[in-house]
Amino acid sequence: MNTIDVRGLTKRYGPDTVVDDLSFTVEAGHVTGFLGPNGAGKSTTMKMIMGLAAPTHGSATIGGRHYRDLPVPLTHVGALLDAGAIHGSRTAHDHLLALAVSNGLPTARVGAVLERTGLTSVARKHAGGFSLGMRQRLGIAAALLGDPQVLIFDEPVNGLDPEGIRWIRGFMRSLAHEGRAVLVSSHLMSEMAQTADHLVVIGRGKLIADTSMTDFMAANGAGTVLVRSSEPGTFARLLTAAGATVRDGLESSLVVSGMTGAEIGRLAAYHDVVLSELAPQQASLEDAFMELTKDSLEYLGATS
Ligand SMILES: Nc1ncnc2c1ncn2[C@@H]1O[C@H](COP(=O)(O)OP(=O)(O)OP(=O)(O)O)[C@@H](O)[C@H]1O
Repeated sequence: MNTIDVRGLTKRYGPDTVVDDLSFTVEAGHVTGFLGPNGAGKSTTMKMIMGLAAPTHGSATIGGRHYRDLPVPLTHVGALLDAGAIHGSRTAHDHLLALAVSNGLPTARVGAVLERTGLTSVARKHAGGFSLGMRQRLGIAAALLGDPQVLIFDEPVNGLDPEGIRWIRGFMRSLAHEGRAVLVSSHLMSEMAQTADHLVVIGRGKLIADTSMTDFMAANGAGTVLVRSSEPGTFARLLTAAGATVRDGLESSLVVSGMTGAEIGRLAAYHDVVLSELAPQQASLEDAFMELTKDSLEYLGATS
């Protein structure tokens, strides 16, 4: 039951429908990447899950219950929605202690989450002096205070340095390994490729894809092969006759799909065609994501 269930979720601001009949499930034990271009409606969806915005229609529940019906919400769901929302004048320890006390959580959790997020040595320092990476850790520590089974992170790696990004990625994975349901948003596919095992992609508030990462990779990483030969015209005809699909690439290269590199090499050898390049291309996931969301981007471009 440690899931997030979003059903027919819709949010209108005046005439604008920013979340449009969205349905998806975030399963326990997985990192679900919530992807979409800027303005797609990710933050609004997360706010509705966390009871911070009221849906116009539909519902978002955590373990089958609305946020407002959870007796001690932080013990069910933790969220990092805005890392800036910290009193700079408080120490990291006091910030967490205040949260624990006001939410009726055991104060012993403060030390535990400081330890877990690697902040123990700076626990007595003022959070106002923290780097962005440390503020993110503190926000994550706060989300973990109630030891919840469901976690929500809105763009947690935005602005972080490579070390900070690596730490967050590993941390998300470890939370999922413990059986928690983890929903993490991003507008960059490359960030998700190494973190998420499930993807929910939205554009203009609408669901575009809801798929496992493995299936997404298989569908979009299926390689084409770049071929360069001194006789591109002749070889293109031979490839087409052999069942491949061929299009012209840059600088008289051929971009071949439907045949593996090995098959293309054998065909060339059989016909005595000399190849100067034979390079399988791995379509990048970023390209696949751009392709998937290009309609919503074009729409945004046309109206802005
Ligand atoms: N309180 C509000 N009133 C009016 N419009 C809003 C409000 N909050 C969000 N919006 C609009 O809803 C749309 C979706 O915004 P949202 O922040 O949910 O998108 P997002 O996918 O999280 O984008 P980003 O990656 O830029 O954070 C945007 O067009 C935004 O301007």
